[in-house]
Amino acid sequence: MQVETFDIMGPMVLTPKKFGDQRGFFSEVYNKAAFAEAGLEADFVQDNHSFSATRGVIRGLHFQTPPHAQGKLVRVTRGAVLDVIVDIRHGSPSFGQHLAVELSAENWRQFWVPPGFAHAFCTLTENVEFLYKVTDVYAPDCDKGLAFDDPDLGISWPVDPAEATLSDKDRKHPRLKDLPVWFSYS
Ligand SMILES: Cc1cn([C@H]2C[C@H](O)[C@@H](COP(=O)(O)OP(=O)(O)O[C@H]3O[C@H](C)C(=O)[C@H](O)[C@H]3O)O2)c(=O)[nH]c1=O
Repeated sequence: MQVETFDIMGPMVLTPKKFGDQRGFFSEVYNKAAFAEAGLEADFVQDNHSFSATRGVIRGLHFQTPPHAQGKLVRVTRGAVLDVIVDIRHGSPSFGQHLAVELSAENWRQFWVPPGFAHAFCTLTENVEFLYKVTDVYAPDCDKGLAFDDPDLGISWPVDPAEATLSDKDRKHPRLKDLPVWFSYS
């Protein structure tokens, strides 16, 4: 298992092995003990799967607030995305900073998004299969968002925001400066 860490403590990229042969490949895409040994201790309670048909779909920036804050282990099994997370923990030395990682069926990378980070992705190809494990159940009352195109975040999306495909909901989220304090750094 390859592990990548960042200057921002918490987020990680884990890349499990792929065993290829003349038939195709096999990969243990999640193994609790192996992921814990790599530094990811988390208990997942729900698996999600979304499909995005075209290039330039942006989903997010989303997060769930306490008491149902979610850690997410995200990966792509078809196509490719630019995956982006933003630190929204007040008091964090990296508050408002973001990380952008390319996830694809090709690179087989998985991105650990801890609670306290808003999450989004933009599809780089058509027909993207996006799978992820979460550490808390879906709680609509706690399901919140942050404006993907907030100029204070400085995220360079690979598509013109005006031409991106988003849900109506995702075009109406508040900017970081207007976001209530839901997470405090500790
Ligand atoms: C997230 C979720 C949604 N839903 C229902 C609610 C809506 O009727 C429908 C679509 O939901 P939404 O438009 O929020 O789906 P995405 O835009 O893909 O949101 C997700 O994508 C971004 C990138 C994230 O990080 C979150 O995990 C998640 O918010 O699925 C459920 O039934 N359970 C769930 O866990």
